[in-house]
Amino acid sequence: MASATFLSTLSLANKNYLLLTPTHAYAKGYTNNFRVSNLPSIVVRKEGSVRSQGFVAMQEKGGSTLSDDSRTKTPHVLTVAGSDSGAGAGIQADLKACAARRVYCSTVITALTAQNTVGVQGVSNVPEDFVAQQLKSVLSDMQVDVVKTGMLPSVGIVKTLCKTLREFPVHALVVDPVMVSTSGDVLAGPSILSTFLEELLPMADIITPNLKEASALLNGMQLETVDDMRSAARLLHNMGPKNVLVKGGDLPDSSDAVDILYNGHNFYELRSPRIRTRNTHGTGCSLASSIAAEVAKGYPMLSAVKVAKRFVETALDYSKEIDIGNGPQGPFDHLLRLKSHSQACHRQQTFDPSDLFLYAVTDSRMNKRWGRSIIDAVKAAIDGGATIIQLREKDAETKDFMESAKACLRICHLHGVPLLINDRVDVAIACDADGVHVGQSDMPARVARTLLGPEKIIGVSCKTPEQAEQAWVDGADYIGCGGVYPTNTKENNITVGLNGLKTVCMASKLPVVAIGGIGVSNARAVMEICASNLKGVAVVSALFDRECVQTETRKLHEVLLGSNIGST
Ligand SMILES: Nc1ncnc2c1ncn2[C@@H]1O[C@H](COP(=O)(O)OP(=O)(O)O)[C@@H](O)[C@H]1O
Ligand SMILES: Cc1ncc(COP(=O)(O)O)c(N)n1
Ligand SMILES: [Mg+2]
Repeated sequence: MASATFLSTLSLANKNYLLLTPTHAYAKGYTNNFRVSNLPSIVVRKEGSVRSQGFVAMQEKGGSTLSDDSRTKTPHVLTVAGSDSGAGAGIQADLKACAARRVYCSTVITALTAQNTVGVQGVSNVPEDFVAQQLKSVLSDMQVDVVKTGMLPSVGIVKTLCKTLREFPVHALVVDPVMVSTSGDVLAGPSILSTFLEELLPMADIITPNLKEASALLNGMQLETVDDMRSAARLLHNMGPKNVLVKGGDLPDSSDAVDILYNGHNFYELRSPRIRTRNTHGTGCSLASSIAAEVAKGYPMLSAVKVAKRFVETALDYSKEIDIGNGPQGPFDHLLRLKSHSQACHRQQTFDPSDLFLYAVTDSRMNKRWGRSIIDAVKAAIDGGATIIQLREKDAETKDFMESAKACLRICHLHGVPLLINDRVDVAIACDADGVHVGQSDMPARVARTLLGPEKIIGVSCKTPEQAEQAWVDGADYIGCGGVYPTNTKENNITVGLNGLKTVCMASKLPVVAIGGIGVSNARAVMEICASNLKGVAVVSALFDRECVQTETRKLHEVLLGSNIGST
């Protein structure tokens, strides 16, 4: 039970209590698993609801001592909203925003909309009792931290939600009072206004109206300036929510995207540059979900709103050129993946082990010695028949390395040759290389896989069957085995010899490329160990510590072709 983060432990009536901050209690998930107790001089809490600041005392359910401090709770947002068939807004935007912000998101669907980048062509409400059933299913079981609401299309649905929330209280409620889509289509009519004002707003930790919605909630008040937004925020705060964020995405003549946050004490004017793009469909839904996500992680409201706004801005900026649909307002890319994927379309399907056939590994010192740029070296190797390139730039400055890597990547992709980066996973990510090659003392392949995702190529240097097994377990695509022969390229490198290579090949579940002191004179002997998973040789000096890289590569290519490898 020892934990530095607990403020203290005390015993009362033979029961153990822990004193800890609400944020910590909350982040650890104790509020869901432990009865929060009423002790003298300590703030009284109701189980599952941690709304005010101060200290809480907790007693483990069942009365035994609290021992599992390692449990971490997965932050969880429940969105109660409408589906957008075009997937730019609504439930679909909420799921993507929460995934991007790394919290779990469950969904209660209130309405189906037939919608695209032109507008809303149809709406079909989900029956009230079925909304109630969805709410109960999720809230009774799944330890929801924050509920975020979007399209609530009928009075009955608003009332059902408020009733269910009283029955299953959550940590916070984020209300995006969706009424009219940006395309001008009505998503919730004026009939819901009174229930909204009387029942839902007073329960909210934050409401996030856009200009039109703030105006509708305030009886048609005109909102045209930042000062108007401040007045609206104050008036809306009087209606009961703890915080009000009036969003200024549609503020006329503003070069900035300005939002006003008011918490009853202070105004915060949050400004970011207005991104010039048509792809803003779903910004409101995504902002509210991201606020909910940050609150679910335990952040205070001001930080949550700032992070959420920065996230929307970043995603809009990234998505400027994305081209989906023919209407005036397109969706954006929450996960910042679509653009780089379309660029990567030249290559690459899945890893092909036969690419290991003639594996050229660059060396900055050799290039310097021969007065070549890394780009010229790569071009020459590809012209000579190299089937995969690894950039191994141990001395380069990161900025220079990145620039060369990007240029080499363009050349490699023109020729359908994969480009890997040695050791520097950060550089591989930054320039969207095809993968990395890591040594035993570099970043573990398992971690590199998490960072690079499932498609990128990962190779690991291995000298023993155990290392080969670990590479397989860690999700590598191939192993490099060596040094087969003594080499000057690596200091203090143990030579495994042909026998060592054979032993590793026999044990390895992954394809193998041999490395270390290999060149025209001995490549054939290496390949003749006849292991079916030995797919080629990796070469540094024999290609790059020579006057003409292209000629040397071509010679080696011929030798390898003659050795009849890669046949399985
Ligand atoms: N072009 C833009 N550039 C940067 N931020 C924007 C842009 N348009 C909207 N935002 C921001 O996106 C969020 C959603 O605002 P808004 O578009 O006004 O809401 P809604 O989508 O509900 O109409 C706000 O934080 C707003 O400042
Ligand atoms: C189902 C649904 N929910 C919300 C919105 C608002 O999104 P926006 O204001 O960005 O058009 C929408 N268009 N559709
Ligand atoms: Mg918008």
